[in-house]
Amino acid sequence: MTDSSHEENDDAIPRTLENDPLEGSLEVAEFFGPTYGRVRGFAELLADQGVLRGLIGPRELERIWERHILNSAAIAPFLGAGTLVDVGSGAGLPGMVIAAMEPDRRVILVEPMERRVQWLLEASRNVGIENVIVVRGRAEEVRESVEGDIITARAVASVDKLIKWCAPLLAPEGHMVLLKGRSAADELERAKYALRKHRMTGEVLEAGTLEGLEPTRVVRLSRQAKH
Ligand SMILES: C[S@@+](CC[C@H](N)C(=O)[O-])C[C@H]1O[C@@H](n2cnc3c(N)ncnc32)[C@H](O)[C@@H]1O
Repeated sequence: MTDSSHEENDDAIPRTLENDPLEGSLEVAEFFGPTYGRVRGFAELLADQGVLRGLIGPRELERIWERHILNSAAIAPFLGAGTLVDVGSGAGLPGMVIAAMEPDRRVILVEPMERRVQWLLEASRNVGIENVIVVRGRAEEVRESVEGDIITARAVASVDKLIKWCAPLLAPEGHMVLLKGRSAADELERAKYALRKHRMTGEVLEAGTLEGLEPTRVVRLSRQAKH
């Protein structure tokens, strides 16, 4: 995620996936199976618009598939059933990718910045990802109107902050799936107090996609049942 400081070089930006080594790869197509078309539609739109709209930096055009789309898709096995709320969705990661992969799931994208909200609305319309609802606001402000069985977040805040902001959005048996990379275990350790306060337990899981790509780490938090 960047600001819009790249705008003066608009003409030099390729705005396609052509420099991404995974573009056109059979492995990627097989990984997504029947949903590849929609996921690819979103990846193409992100390549076309992402830098101009300040959603990704120009260097990301060479790694949209690995760094953004597959990294988001890696959480799919840890989600379980139900409504998913992606907090701080920004470019639509991971929420829009999951919505494209799982057309029967209801996905709510929560994002406070107006121009990113506009992007999310346009992207869902243009690519035909119809199972998303976009809500403008900060996680702490939408407690009255948003509830999910699963909360996801990527590059939004530390685990302890996310617990504080998002535990009130969680259905009673719900869980959070947070994309965290290398800091996962440290952040989970630092979130001990918040976990206790909200009666949650946490674990770090490794999330892989294609053979040969480095797996990422996910912090999965579950609510303990009330006694
Ligand atoms: C670094 S971007 C990451 C966006 C996207 N998840 C990704 O991985 O590309 C962080 C996003 O979180 C949003 N954000 C910041 N504070 C938030 C809050 N309290 N509640 C919801 N979203 C928030 C920002 O507006 C921004 O779009």
